[in-house]
Amino acid sequence: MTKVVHKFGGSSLSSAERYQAVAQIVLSHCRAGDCVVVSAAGKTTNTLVKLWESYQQDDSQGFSDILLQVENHQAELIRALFESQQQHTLLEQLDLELQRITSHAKQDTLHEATLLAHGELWSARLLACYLSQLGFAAEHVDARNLFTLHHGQLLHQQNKQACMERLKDTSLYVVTGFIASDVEKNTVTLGRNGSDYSATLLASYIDADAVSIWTDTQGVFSTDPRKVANAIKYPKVCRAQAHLLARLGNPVLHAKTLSPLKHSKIKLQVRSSFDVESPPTEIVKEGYSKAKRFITTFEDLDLVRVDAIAPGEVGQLSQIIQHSIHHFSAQGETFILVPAQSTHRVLKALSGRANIVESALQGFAVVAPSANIAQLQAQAAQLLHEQNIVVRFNHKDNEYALFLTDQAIDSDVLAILHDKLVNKGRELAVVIAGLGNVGEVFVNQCQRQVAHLQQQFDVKVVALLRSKKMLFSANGISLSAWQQQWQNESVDYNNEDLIERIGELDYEHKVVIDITASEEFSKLYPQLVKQDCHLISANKYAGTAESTWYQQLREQLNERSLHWRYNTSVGAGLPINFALADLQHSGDKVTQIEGVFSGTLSWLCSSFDGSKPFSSLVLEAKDMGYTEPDPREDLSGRDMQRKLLILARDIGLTLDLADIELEPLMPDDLAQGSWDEFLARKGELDSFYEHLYQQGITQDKVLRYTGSLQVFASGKAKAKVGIAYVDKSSAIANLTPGDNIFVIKSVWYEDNPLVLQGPGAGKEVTAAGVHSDLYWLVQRLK
Ligand SMILES: NC(=O)c1ccc[n+]([C@@H]2O[C@H](COP(=O)([O-])OP(=O)(O)OC[C@H]3O[C@@H](n4cnc5c(N)ncnc54)[C@H](O)[C@@H]3O)[C@@H](O)[C@H]2O)c1
Ligand SMILES: N[C@@H](CCO)C(=O)O
Repeated sequence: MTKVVHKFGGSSLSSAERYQAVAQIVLSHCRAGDCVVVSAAGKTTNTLVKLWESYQQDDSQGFSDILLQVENHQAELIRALFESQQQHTLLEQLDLELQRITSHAKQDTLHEATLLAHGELWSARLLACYLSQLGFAAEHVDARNLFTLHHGQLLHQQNKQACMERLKDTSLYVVTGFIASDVEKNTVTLGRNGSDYSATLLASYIDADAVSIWTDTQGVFSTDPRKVANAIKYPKVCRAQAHLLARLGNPVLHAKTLSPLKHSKIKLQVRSSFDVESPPTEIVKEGYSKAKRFITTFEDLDLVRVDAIAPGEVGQLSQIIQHSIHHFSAQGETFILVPAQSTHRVLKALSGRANIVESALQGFAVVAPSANIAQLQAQAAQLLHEQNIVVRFNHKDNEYALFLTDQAIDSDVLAILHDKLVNKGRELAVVIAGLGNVGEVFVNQCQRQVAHLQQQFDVKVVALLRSKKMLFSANGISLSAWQQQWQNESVDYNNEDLIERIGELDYEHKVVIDITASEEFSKLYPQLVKQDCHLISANKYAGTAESTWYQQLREQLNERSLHWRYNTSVGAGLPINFALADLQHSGDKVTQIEGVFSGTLSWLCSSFDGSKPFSSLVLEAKDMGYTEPDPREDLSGRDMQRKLLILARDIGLTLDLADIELEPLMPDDLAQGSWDEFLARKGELDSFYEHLYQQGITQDKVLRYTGSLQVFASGKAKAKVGIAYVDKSSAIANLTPGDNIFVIKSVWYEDNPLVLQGPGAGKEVTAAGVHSDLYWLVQRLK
């Protein structure tokens, strides 16, 4: 049976709602025998540290104020989570513990680690009791009975035995993070944020298969995503880089977390307890992931020179100050970076062997593949110079370059550094679905286009999909020989496989280009977004799906800062969506859109002169690649109705297909049945059209198929697609066959409308339009 250790940090347990959310995660992800390691709720450890400081300073007023704060927070959690009897018992227990703390303080026998341990003990007890209240068998376990240290060294054999004896498969165990005991049964801590370490230690002792670190970010990012909106979430990070980031003080993983996994097969992942659906970042063994680029920032550090440092001494110092300390050698000397507020303790511990070189430093480190470091260091120096930021110290190591500065690296500067130093090295994986009329042309154009994009961005086509077969190559498909490769290597697939393989792609960015006409494929979009894929669609189904589904997709994309381009879904390569977006963003308000939005119907209506049956023109349009796979989608007006809906939504209207009146250009009953059945009855279509055509002649007008959308001052809208008889001299009557025309009125274009006209269907122009969307995306990601 597989065993998993889950770890929830303080931010995941900061309120009663968060406990409830964590309990739901446990219910859906855990079973008996698994362990859940918890940190102290919210900022409890910080508050307990303050409590300790007030005790040391003999500040009895401060002490009782902070203790009251602790009590209020815990009591609030208990009251919100538990029903009467249980609530009463837990409040009584809490009261006893707080009384004990007060009496130890009074007797001057308070012990730091024992005091800090309360945070984790309370979290474990509350979560286990809450899970039991929900009917899930859970026990809270004090890790001081599992982990013993002697002279700072873990007694692995003894601990393993204790874990194996205590943690059977009968229940879920909620174990305290951060704390352990020494051989005299005194409480000791494993270092600040040591709960990650507790989780991996525990996993190694109980031979677990995996550790999930649940946190408040969606995984490991290229830089702090709260400061840089386009920080890149990495699906995989290798252990060495994760360890280096931790040593540099990056908070995503604690420095010791990885050591228990060193020679094990235990999998480690970092994922969000706030967004359970978001795919995790896996921390993988060397060779299972490419080295990535990161920027990690520093605040308020002192640079300290140390005469000589003994093995393990940095770890001991980190333990004393409850913070990781980075150390390195430069020009034959040893340096450590210490949080300024703890420097005095470190200097005291090093008793005369260290002195401060520079104090109150800010800065950052760029972590990257070693081959890039020298160049990145030079670029970073130049960028800092341009930003007038003075560098007080810099250092280059094999896998990182460090800059210590006077000024803080604020989010604006960090965004610039990130764009120039991290984004440059990024890769974009491209998945192309639909190798039909447009898709084949698109892939064939790709070779030249990708080479063009490559100058700015590393773009790789990794998958080509037809409805049943796919060619998938995570390292990239050779575009000059894709047909050959398709013949030799394409395989059957199902959607589940596909999503899984896309999820595993080790790229900074991924885009799925949907050139299918498949509603089923469009239904995969939410799952693709969960795998952090940008989307480009020629397919119109997602853009015209039912409003709630569509809105949810939009929200999901926004939450993950992902882009969705779909310019070719209306007007093929014509930049209609760009134009509308531009007007709206510049503050204009579109009041009316009229015109011909179907290349097929434009071509059919303009080409028909009675010399050939209408149905033979339909077949010609199909052969030219103008029509939808089933041309009845065009003739029914449905395709044009979809396009008008996409435009309506683009200008902010909340409409559905049913809100757009539709008049078909074919007899209703021909819409049913197979394409062959339709062909057998094509005479009915011919007479239907002939009749309409003659009506135009009688009126001295011409028959066209048009659409219109009007937006009223009230915000209401009226939309319709259908048959129209227009003056022979009008622009619509004189369109080049196949052209679309969009006549847009707005507040600014009131009397003299904005007109966009050009080919509205065709494989080449559409494929070119998809390339334009891809180019836009690359520019945006750059
Ligand atoms: N033809 C045009 O001028 C034009 C213009 C703009 C937009 N479009 C849109 O582009 C899309 C493609 O048009 P087309 O003319 O190339 O159609 P097509 O029928 O020639 O090609 C569609 C391809 O998608 C494949 N496919 C279907 N379901 C799939 C799935 N689930 N997974 C992967 N592949 C799947 C089919 O096997 C087929 O090869 C349509 O949505 C269409 O509306 C076409
Ligand atoms: N069948 C569509 C293709 C472009 O979406 C048309 O003719 O307009």
